[in-house]
Amino acid sequence: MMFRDIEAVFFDLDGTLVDSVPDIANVVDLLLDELGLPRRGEARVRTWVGNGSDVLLRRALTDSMDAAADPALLEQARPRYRRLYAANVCLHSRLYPGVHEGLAELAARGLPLACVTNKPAELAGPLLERIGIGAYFATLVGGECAPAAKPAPDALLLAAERLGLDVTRALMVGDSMNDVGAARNAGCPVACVPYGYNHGHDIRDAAPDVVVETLAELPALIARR
Ligand SMILES: O=C(O)COP(=O)(O)O
Ligand SMILES: [Mg+2]
Repeated sequence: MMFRDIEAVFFDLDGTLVDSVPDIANVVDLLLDELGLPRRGEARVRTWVGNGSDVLLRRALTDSMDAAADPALLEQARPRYRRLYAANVCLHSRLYPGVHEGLAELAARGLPLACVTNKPAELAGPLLERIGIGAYFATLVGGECAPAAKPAPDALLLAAERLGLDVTRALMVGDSMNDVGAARNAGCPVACVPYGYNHGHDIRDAAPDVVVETLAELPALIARR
């Protein structure tokens, strides 16, 4: 398979570029310690990441995927989580294999790259910088930059607007059904990696256009203009 007429590539962050769950789980447990609640551990947190930090907090506070959290507790937890995460943003996070190679080759071809994540921009920006890939991205659309989080198309539309291109000419690259949904809702083609956080499901079930083992495989699938 080959993607044609691609003018930009949009990357999800958590689970696609960076294995950030070790830091997220650490910060969630530090927060729960502060609140006097039981720690949840990395394995559970891994299944809860992907819908933005408010949804993650609701899941962590309730130890459940879907239960409603006490709104007052959520309000109290939000700024504490942000503060703890900002102070511990890149202690254990790692780039996945092939990320540097894939980004470098696409950038060398002159394709503008955007990071489109449900993670708040105030956390995503420092993480990209500290882990050494911030300079690849022409723009970062974080979880609160657009009216609705992925799988809504809003964040992809905003990235396209910032780059001055038609969103259907962007290739979305992600790890979860939220990325596939956002791409479909925006009318973009979508490539996925199988190693990230998809709430315990195989990403092939979400029917992306292609699944690549690492991002190093991606440039060969994008036709040169
Ligand atoms: O912070 C999250 O919930 C997930 O972020 P992502 O969109 O980069 O996977
Ligand atoms: Mg992700």
